[in-house]
Amino acid sequence: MSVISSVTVNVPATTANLGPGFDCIGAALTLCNQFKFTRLDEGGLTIHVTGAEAERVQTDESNLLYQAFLKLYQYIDQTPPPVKIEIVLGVPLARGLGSSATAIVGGLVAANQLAGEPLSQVQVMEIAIAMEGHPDNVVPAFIGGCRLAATSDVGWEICDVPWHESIVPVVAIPNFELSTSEARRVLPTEFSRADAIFNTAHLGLLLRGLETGKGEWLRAALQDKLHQPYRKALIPGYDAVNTAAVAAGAYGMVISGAGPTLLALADVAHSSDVELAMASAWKTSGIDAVVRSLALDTQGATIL
Ligand SMILES: Nc1ncnc2c1ncn2[C@@H]1O[C@H](COP(=O)(O)OP(=O)(O)OP(=O)(O)O)[C@@H](O)[C@H]1O
Ligand SMILES: N[C@@H](CCO)C(=O)O
Repeated sequence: MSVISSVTVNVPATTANLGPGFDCIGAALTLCNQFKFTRLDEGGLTIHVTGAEAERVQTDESNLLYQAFLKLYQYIDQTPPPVKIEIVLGVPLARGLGSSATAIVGGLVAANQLAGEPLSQVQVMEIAIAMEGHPDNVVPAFIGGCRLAATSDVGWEICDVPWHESIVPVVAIPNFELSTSEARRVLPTEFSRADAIFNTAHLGLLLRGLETGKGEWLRAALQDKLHQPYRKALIPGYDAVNTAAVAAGAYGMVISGAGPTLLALADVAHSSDVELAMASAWKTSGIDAVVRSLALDTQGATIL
């Protein structure tokens, strides 16, 4: 068997939850990180990072990408080779766009390639879910598209969620971070029956709204009682940006992942107006944000 000396993996950003689908649904977006691993003859670990906020990424063994790389070698019970890692950052850190999922998926996929592909895609995905703690970012980061994940008696059932071509995801990324662990700490551990029923109904409606692009369904579906009511307070300007997005024609607005990025869904005819409205509302609240209309990424992690 020939030994691969280097591997480059692109992994897309993801938006998780989509309102009522807390911890179970997510979509890959057309924004990505690139990770290159080069096997070294000797030495330990070298990490180079380029791109916006590069200085915020750890360059020692605590780096999450490297931790994922080690995890795969641990799983197959082999000694990891010394490596040089080159990271080109396209996904902003700790903003609710799945940066940690890109690192976990990138490290696992690269290690599996360098090790000669000992594990199947399903095995690698299950390790990724276990590392992240929930499936909604790592699954679409790995296989692309919009995906719903549910446990079964034997593991995970992953289902593709059709996304109508008219629906545009507009992301408003503010200039402050919110770590997922902090945004999970504010959530209650128990919920009422009424809230559980509310989210079950709205997630069902969301799935049909995404598939059909039907405005009435999407407008009603993008509501949630499990996480957003508790997290809103961590995101200054949330209500103003929401009101502005809807007034400009968005079907609705939700927190992307754990936040602070806000995600509006709009049809193609309104997405530019929604972009402008969200940026302006945040500016009025004293926050600079990068606002962009993206598209669904259908490739997932790609080995170049
Ligand atoms: N390219 C990367 N290389 C190494 N570590 C990374 C990389 N990107 C993110 N991380 C790690 O993940 C952390 C951010 O994870 P966190 O879960 O808080 O946010 P997120 O994944 O961007 O948001 P969300 O989970 O809400 O979508 C960073 O602080 C860093 O430790
Ligand atoms: N479902 C996760 C996504 C962020 O990792 C959350 O909202 O906490």
